[in-house]
Amino acid sequence: MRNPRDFLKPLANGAPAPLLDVPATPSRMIHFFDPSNEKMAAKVPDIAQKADVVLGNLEDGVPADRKEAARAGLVSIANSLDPSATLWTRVNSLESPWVLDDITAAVLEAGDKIDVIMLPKVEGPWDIHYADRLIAQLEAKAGLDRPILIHAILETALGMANVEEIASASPRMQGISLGPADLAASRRMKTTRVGGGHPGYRVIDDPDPANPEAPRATAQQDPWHYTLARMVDACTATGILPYYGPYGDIKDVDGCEAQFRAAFLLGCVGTWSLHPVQIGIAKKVFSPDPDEVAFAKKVIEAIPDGRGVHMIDGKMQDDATWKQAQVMVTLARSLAERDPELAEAYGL
Ligand SMILES: CC(C)(COP(=O)(O)OP(=O)(O)OC[C@H]1O[C@@H](n2cnc3c(N)ncnc32)[C@H](O)[C@@H]1OP(=O)(O)O)[C@@H](O)C(=O)NCCC(=O)NCCSC(=O)C[C@](C)(O)C(=O)O
Ligand SMILES: [Mg+2]
Repeated sequence: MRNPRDFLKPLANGAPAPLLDVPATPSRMIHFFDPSNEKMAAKVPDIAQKADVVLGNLEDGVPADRKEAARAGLVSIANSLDPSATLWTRVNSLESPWVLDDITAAVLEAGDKIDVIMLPKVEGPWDIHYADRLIAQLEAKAGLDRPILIHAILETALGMANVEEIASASPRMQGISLGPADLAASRRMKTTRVGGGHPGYRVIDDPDPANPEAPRATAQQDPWHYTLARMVDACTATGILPYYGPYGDIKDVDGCEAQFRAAFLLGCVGTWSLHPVQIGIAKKVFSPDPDEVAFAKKVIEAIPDGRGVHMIDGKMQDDATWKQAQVMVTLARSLAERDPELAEAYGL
């Protein structure tokens, strides 16, 4: 175990000091693009005005013969993008032949533009420790003055089993996302979908003894509930941020909205968008509802010291519900500061 007194010291001489807190800038949607795809890349400057984060993906989804073009495209976009945009990258997995060059290029050639490096298929704290030291060495070489953060994707059963240790492995950790396709394969879940529900995963009412042949009510369940809830606890317990991940059925905008909303309600701060249509869905879901914000404001105004028991609109409010109201208003305020339309909707 590392000496806890050294936890906030740089891991390489000359590297920037780790951050105590994860930056709380909005990251409701992390928009994925393939930097080797010229048509997609051409849309990025415009998309970066709408999406909280744009992410140049170097890993799965990019064909093996375009890995180098994707890496070069990422560096080129990083150095031409409006500085107000937030750029992340997803590098190839740690056992791949590309990752060393991915991380080296991202830090040495675009390290002052890239805020977060997403590491896929993280299985335990050892993966974070490896990347942590390597990034520190490269940061020192590049003379960077702020640290690049790490975001882990949970996509193996072993990663899930170690999620708490992954979350607390380093002060460089920014957050964790769910990788439902790889995770489903790793767990031998019998679904070929990328996230979302499945018609086979459901509950059904008991038969009616008086009418055993009558149709029985049945409903789909969320196969990701346990995973997301555990991930949210691991992240929030260690001061980092939880995110849902990809929803692969691009045409199913209702299914996408429902999955994003379930994640938002459980505590996730954002999700991924794989296609431009998912940016608006993520914005709608991960910006709190104006009616909820109005009620939360009412609670805070009615209970200035946050103590005692009160009735507001027929509902019991106390010290704990006051904290729930603070969560809602703090999020609304941080979004309103950057978005005049939301500021008006929230009256903030
Ligand atoms: C799904 C696809 C193939 C549909 O692509 P399409 O071209 O068929 O869609 P479209 O509706 O026809 O596209 C309309 C226009 O939007 C553009 N476009 C389309 N998408 C984007 C985009 N993302 N960013 C910017 N522009 C985009 C596209 O180029 C086109 O431009 P045009 O009108 O000029 O012809 C396409 O959207 C795409 O490739 N998206 C990104 C996919 C991706 O990043 N996959 C990897 C992440 S998920 C993952 O890895 C799993 C995980 C975590 O690892 C695990 O669960 O294990
Ligand atoms: Mg994956």
